[in-house]
Amino acid sequence: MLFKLISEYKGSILFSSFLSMLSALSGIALIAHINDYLSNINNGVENFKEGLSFMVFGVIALVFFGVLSQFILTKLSASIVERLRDIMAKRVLATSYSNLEKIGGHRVYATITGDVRTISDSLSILPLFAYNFTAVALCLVYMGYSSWELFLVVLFILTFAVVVAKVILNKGIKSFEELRECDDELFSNFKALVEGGKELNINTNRKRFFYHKILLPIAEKIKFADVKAKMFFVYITNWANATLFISMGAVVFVSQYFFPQVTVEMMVRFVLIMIYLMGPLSFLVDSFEEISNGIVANRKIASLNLSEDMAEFDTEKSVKTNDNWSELTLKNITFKYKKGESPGFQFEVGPINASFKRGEVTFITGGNGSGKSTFAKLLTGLYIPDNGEITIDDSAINYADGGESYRKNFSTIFSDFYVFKQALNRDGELARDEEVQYYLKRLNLEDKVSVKDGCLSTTDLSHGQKKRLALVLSYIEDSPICLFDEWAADQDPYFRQFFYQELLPELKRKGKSVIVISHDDRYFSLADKLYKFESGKAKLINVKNESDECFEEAVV
Ligand SMILES: Nc1ncnc2c1ncn2[C@@H]1O[C@H](COP(=O)(O)OP(=O)(O)OP(=O)(O)O)[C@@H](O)[C@H]1O
Repeated sequence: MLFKLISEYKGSILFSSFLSMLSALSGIALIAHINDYLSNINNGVENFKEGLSFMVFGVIALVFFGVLSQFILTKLSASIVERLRDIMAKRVLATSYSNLEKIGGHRVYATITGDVRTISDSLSILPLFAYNFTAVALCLVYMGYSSWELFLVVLFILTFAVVVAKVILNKGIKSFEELRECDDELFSNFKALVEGGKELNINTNRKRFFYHKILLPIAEKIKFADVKAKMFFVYITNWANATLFISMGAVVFVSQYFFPQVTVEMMVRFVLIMIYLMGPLSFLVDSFEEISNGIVANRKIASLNLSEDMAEFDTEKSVKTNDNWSELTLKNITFKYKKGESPGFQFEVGPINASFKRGEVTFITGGNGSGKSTFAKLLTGLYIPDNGEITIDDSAINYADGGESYRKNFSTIFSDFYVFKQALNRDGELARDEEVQYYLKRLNLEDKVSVKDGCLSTTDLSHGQKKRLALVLSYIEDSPICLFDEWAADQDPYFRQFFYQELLPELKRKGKSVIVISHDDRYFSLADKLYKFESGKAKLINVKNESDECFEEAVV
């Protein structure tokens, strides 16, 4: 992905490389000029005024072309980083929920924060890298032009040096890959550190265990992996230094033996060029670490297999909901969790046959782990069924758009819900403040949360209040189908009653299809339909009998 992105800017890269070349040429011309001037002094011929003005123009050209080319490349690398962030955000947004779940939140988070930053760091050295690379290449050309004999000596040593450096570099990249894997492990434990903050604070033994037996070992592992990876780059830097001195030595000592015709002046010229080369070459070699990190980060992003289908972001137009429907039907739907990282039993749902009508309230119940939430994810299009068909009035869902137009018909509050601060209406625009205010008041949140230009002042509330806030947003979304997964489970008696006896009938009157996952058997009689889940299979229950039975059980 990164290389494709860089290739999109090849025009600017070529132009700035050309400017870098002019700057490097100025540097070489200055060296040649100094060299010639010294020879002239030696021969008793000197032209001070001309020599000085050449120096002044040479330095101005060196700085001017250098700054210009690096300015273009700096702007370019910032644009590439911006595009990379944009692409990453789109790719995560375009990836299906089931794939994101498989990849794991901590991995996605580590990538969009860590890997994108690493790539951005490697790209930030691109301008100087291009500049120094051009300088080295031109110096080599100049060497070849000056004396092919000495150039052959240098080329032989450089070729050998590059082969050795490549072997070390490959080992370094491999070590960085191992280090990056350790980072994922660390991120996953940091997630536990933050999310399990309460449990760790209360239980001192767990806190100490977590620190000593989990965090410290992984930190230690990372330390060793880090040193191992970085040492390869230390070897390369030292090898590059040694190579330069070996080349200088070879130019002075070896060439005298093999090429006695080469003059001392030419040798001095080569030594001068190589001293000039020290700066650019050290920069290139020092950049290898940064570039290798970038390569590893780029490979890591590729390995996540995030969606590449970003066409939907080409338009800002909102997706319309379908209001002209009467029945949603599931026919022989089956779904099995795929083997993830944790081996063992893979839970299976189905085959399920069910239907949901407009203006109907359907309850879904069943024991813990019986498959209710899995079914809810299948019904809402978050999971794609392995077999069977979901139809709306006889037309089957088309998953060609990833199920987006189907999912848009739902407004959901899952048990692990998230509340965004922006209240969006059914057209995907910020809602009117009066409307939000009305529902905040109805759900007794008006003292806690205010709204301005469709944005909520806070979402830092108690769990039950946050669920009520999620309900406010759901009201405003005004979708044709509402799915609430155990919404009332942690509400006080007043709001529990409000939910079942006020909200559900109201949504029903509005013609919504309401699907409620619930264990509140005393309210089952309010349902038009009740499905009971057991080991992934759904059974349609006679509402009256079931609620009577449950109520009796509750009374006993
Ligand atoms: N992401 C997942 N990957 C693999 N298996 C899963 C995953 N999520 C749930 N399961 C398995 O699916 C089964 C059903 O889980 P599900 O969440 O659908 O149950 P549920 O009926 O909603 O339970 P509860 O009433 O406790 O919320 C569980 O036994 C669980 O092991």
